[in-house]
Amino acid sequence: MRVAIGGDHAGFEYKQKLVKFLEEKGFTVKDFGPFNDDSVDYPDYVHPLATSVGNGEQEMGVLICGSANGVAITANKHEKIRAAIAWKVELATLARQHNNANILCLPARFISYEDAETITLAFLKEHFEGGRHERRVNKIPC
Ligand SMILES: O=C(CO)[C@H](O)[C@H](O)[C@H](O)COP(=O)(O)O
Repeated sequence: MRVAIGGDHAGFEYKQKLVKFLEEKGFTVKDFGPFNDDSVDYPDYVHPLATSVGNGEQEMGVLICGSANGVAITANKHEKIRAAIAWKVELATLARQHNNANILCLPARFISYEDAETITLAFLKEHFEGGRHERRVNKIPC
């Protein structure tokens, strides 16, 4: 699976570790930055990542920042993007099962790195359930 990853300075440390973790698990990872922990503006990194997921270049996305709010708000402005914030595994799996989310947003300042790994893997390995959920998702303007 082709996975895009990005965020801002507050998520930089976790992003660096997650890239290695996901590659070891066999995912093809494209890192959209940032590439150091200097303070940055998250939209500058979210927009290109969300574009690449929206056009299918990348199959799924992971965005990591301090609270996850800004990256989620930004990513969801893009067509064909359904970005979900998760700080627990069940929230991540439900985002895939019920909402067909294609971008996971992680709050690095509120979860451990170990939880970030577990949540990310759960999200990427889960699948959309369709059925009644597809009827609902199809009512969301894309
Ligand atoms: O919502 C956010 C962006 O997606 C995050 O919480 C940012 O990481 C946060 O706003 C950064 O705050 P800072 O004081 O500039 O480090």
